[in-house]
Amino acid sequence: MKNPNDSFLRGRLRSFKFALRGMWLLMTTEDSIKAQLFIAVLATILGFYFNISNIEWMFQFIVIGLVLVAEALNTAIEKIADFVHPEYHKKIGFIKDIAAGAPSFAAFTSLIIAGFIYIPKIALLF
Ligand SMILES: Nc1ncnc2c1ncn2[C@@H]1O[C@H](COP(=O)(O)OP(=O)(O)OP(=O)(O)O)[C@@H](O)[C@H]1O
Repeated sequence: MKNPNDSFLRGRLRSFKFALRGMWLLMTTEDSIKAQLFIAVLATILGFYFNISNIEWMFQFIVIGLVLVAEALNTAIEKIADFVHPEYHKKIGFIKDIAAGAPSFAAFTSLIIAGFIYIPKIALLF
């Protein structure tokens, strides 16, 4: 909630504090985010193991960010849906299904990027 007595800088700092709290809540309470963070750590270890290039690191971090952002927004939509209509409703089901499509698009994209980065490197091992 905006405090009308806040200066511009104070208002921005307050928003930043809430945003950090949101990241902390997502990382500590949401299993889907925890799972994606675990995969991100594995991908980072893989990146060091295969000594991937700067460009490959950039793509890897972009898709990690994309998946986390999509997962966070999907979680927020699920929470709103559960809050406004906790009981079963066809439309809530539809809204949740299409919201879940967002992290799925991001996950497919990340799999394609992972394929481009790692398949040639893994193929060299055989
Ligand atoms: N209130 C509801 N009305 C109708 N269908 C629902 C409702 N709640 C959930 N669903 C259906 O169940 C699916 C899973 O919903 P849920 O909220 O459990 O999400 P989830 O993907 O299991 O999320 P998470 O594991 O992050 O909690 C939805 O995509 C939707 O199809």
